[in-house]
Amino acid sequence: MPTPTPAWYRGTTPDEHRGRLAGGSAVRNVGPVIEVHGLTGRYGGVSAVRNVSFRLGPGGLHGIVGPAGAGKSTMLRLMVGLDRAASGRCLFDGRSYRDLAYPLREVGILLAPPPAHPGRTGRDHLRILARTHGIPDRRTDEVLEMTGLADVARLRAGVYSSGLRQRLGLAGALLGDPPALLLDDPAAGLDPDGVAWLRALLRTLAREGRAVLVTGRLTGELAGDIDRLVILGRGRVLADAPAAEVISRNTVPAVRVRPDRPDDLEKLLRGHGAAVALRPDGRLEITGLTSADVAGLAVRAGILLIENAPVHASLEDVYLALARGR
Ligand SMILES: Nc1ncnc2c1ncn2[C@@H]1O[C@H](COP(=O)(O)OP(=O)(O)OP(=O)(O)O)[C@@H](O)[C@H]1O
Repeated sequence: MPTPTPAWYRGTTPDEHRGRLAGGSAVRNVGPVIEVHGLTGRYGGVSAVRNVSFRLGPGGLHGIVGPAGAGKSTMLRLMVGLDRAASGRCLFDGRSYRDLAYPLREVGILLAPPPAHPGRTGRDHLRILARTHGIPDRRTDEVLEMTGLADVARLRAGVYSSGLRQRLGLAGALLGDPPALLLDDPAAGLDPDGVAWLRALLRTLAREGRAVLVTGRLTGELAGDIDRLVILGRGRVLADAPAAEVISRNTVPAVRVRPDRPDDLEKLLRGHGAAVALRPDGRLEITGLTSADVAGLAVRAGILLIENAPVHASLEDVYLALARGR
């Protein structure tokens, strides 16, 4: 049976679409607009996700971050209907996941733990998945290459390490060459080389114009590349904006210095209205004065500054602070 062309291919045949995605330069934002409207998900009587709304895309690298138990995984499961929403909905270019005729070709998903029959080889697992969507075997070989699994493709998935299982899950998400990807903690189980590889892959996929939504640790390392960031805390949206904006809006500017006489500098700066914290390593962390103010006061008092640098909050600092209600 011929495979229909999803609306997102925007007037191209699947092969043309693939060629354009692979070429990278000509196409921007082929991914769908992802709209989440008032999603609520409950386990028993407890709401894991409460009335969450946001809009992403089209295309780009997006992150959902938050402390453990914030509702990130539940959010992704609700978005694709794997958990039943108590209310609300998620639309991919206006359609819910269950209404997609060929979901593998439209929204690739990775939700932990990646499922694979332990007695099947990685290659067979992907081939069986591919056949449900009329995807040719050569695409299976391509994604095995892309995910670094070509050498272990003929081993049973049951003997795969956690990192290999994670790569197999990613290969499954990529199989249909979808313009949207929802990846729950894709770095889980990967070693540092694997994480570096994954970061490069995600950047490439987003640069090709796909909508890539990731949750978990990796988003912290990727903060600079992320277009839009949704921060969840206890199932609610605490922030939803471009990553750089979320960080700058929720960070009090601070300066960190290492003086030769910390006690004297601390006293001096407090006298000028700054809030000063003396760290165990002898550095002072200062808010209320700029780096130049601190340098000027130190010079006039004959105090040597061995270091003087603005402090940049990490994404993790920001969402933990937001979740604590600061
Ligand atoms: N199957 C389940 N049954 C009951 N409660 C659940 C279930 N799955 C998740 N929860 C609860 O729902 C809340 C949100 O969990 P979820 O796994 O979505 O958070 P998360 O942000 O993905 O956390 P983590 O970063 O630890 O993976 C938590 O309080 C969790 O205990």
